[in-house]
Amino acid sequence: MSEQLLKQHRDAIDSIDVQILNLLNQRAQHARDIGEIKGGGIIYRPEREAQVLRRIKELNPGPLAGESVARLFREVMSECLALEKPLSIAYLGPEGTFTQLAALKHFGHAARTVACGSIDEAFRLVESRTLDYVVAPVENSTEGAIGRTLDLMVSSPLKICGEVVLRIHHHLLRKDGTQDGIRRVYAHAQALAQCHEWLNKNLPASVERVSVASNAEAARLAAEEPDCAAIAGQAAAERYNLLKLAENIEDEPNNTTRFLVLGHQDVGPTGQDKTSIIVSAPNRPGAVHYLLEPLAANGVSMTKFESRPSRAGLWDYVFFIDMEGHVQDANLAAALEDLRQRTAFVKVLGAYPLAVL
Ligand SMILES: C=C(O[C@@H]1C=C(C(=O)O)C=C[C@H]1O)C(=O)O
Repeated sequence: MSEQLLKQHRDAIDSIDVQILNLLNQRAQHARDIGEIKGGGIIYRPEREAQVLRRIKELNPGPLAGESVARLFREVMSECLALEKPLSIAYLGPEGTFTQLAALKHFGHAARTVACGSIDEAFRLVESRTLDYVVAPVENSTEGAIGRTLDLMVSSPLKICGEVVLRIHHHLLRKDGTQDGIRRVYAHAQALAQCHEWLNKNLPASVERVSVASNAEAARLAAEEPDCAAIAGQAAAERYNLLKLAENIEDEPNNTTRFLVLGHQDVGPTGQDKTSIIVSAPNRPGAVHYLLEPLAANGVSMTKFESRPSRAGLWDYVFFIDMEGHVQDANLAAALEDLRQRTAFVKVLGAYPLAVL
């Protein structure tokens, strides 16, 4: 190893770091000035943030990966915004849940994440403007829809302003490092379902499977009860000081959860957007076909279609539809207009940028 060469590179890094430092602070100053122009109104702009991150990925010459530079800029923006006022984000707690991870992935680590006892409470705290945004799981690639989030959106005044996609890895965790003598496994019902086959194969049938409010709650219980284990993710393992008996025990290797970000604002178009709506339909032959006709007729692609029993009438349904595009796009606006002629209830939940990270 040439000491001389090493020193040259380190000197170069030192001088680049000074430039990065100055540029970061110049950037922060502009963000602060923009905050003043906004005059105390809403400072967080999801459409602008998505555009900044997409542009960084497009311009990135490497050798750093596009994902890596986007993550770094995510944190830079988070800190710039926090100079005005850190955003407060409600999520289903306790600390260490996948929802908290999703919130930090979307807003960066300068945001203040606030653990709530339920998804309902998280919605309420944002509806009352006690907190700024809520992040809630909406669907999992293995287990399907998260019913509670869907049901809350039917009547909530909150609007979707973003989505977060997170790969979910589950681990079997315990206070000490052996699989012997486990009496009970705690996990969220979704995690138990997502690891069902692994559990059947690897743990004796006598081990009780107990569903609790969240994965982090499962980890907390396992930390207190030495003869019990938990299924949870990395963050919960670290938070509750548990050892990993087995890693990545989810049955489906591409296990992914999609989360929604909801707040009080409408989000402008970015060119790569999604619009989510709820429509009602009577339980009649051909009703769904009739509802979807306007989408096909206007060239609108549907990315999700989910039905839930309506609370209003027995065997009536509400449909959750995600479409490519923004409500301000002409074809999507025309499809919505037509749809409104065909059914009594159409609610636009929000138009928002596709997940970038
Ligand atoms: C600076 C702004 O405000 C916030 C901070 C941003 C940033 O640091 O780039 C981007 C969007 C907003 O969330 C802006 O609106 O441009």
